[in-house]
Amino acid sequence: MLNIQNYTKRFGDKIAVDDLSLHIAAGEICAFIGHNGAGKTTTLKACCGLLKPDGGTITVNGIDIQKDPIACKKIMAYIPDNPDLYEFLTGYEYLNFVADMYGVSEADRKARMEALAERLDIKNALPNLISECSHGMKQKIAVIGALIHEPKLILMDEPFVGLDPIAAHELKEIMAEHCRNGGAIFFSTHVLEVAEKLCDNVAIIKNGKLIAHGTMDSVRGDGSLEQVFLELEDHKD
Ligand SMILES: Nc1ncnc2c1ncn2[C@@H]1O[C@H](COP(=O)(O)OP(=O)(O)OP(=O)(O)O)[C@@H](O)[C@H]1O
Repeated sequence: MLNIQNYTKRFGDKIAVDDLSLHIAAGEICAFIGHNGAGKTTTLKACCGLLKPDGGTITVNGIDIQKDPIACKKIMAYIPDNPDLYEFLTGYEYLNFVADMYGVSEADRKARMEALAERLDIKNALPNLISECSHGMKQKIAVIGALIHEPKLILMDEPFVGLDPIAAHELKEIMAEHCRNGGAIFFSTHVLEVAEKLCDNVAIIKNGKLIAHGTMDSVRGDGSLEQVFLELEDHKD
């Protein structure tokens, strides 16, 4: 579903991501973990066509994101680390705008909006202006907007930040259902317990280089993900 081949990104003299290759198949959910500034956002942004690679290729369902970004965007969704939505729209106006962009029918958008708003407990706030919403409420609207066209691939940058425990639980359920239905998810997180519970696969990035990748069990071995992570980061207590 998502194939990253030798992706490299520089900002001036700095190499933010260095020759990173990773494959995420349909039905897989992969956690992307690494220290602050490791290169997670830079990789996720390249996967959805927001950053141009300095080297390598990224394909979504076999389509090159650089060559045909529109075709890729039709089948994918990106939830950035900060829900910067259009503050002057109401929640409903924003979601209808997103649904219009993706050509989602009136019946489908209504059904999906209602179901997701109910699950994430945000229904009552949707008639209000987004500028009046809290960070967590905006994050919930961003999640609904991302799922409104039923994408095959979902990219998320720290999606649980700001969500209350019930909404975080629902989002985990939604993510697991998405993968059971044949979709794929690649998301960054600093919450290693969530990664361990939710994911089949994990990718660890350090200073722009992928230093471990595989099934959760193979990367974790007999220890916890936290132990493995601290060892790979050369952290001493
Ligand atoms: N627009 C930019 N201009 C210059 N340097 C940048 C830019 N964006 C990112 N970087 C640098 O690239 C590196 C990777 O940043 P990135 O945002 O991908 O890290 P991250 O793993 O997502 O970190 P965090 O966990 O803190 O969100 C960092 O050294 C960062 O300073």
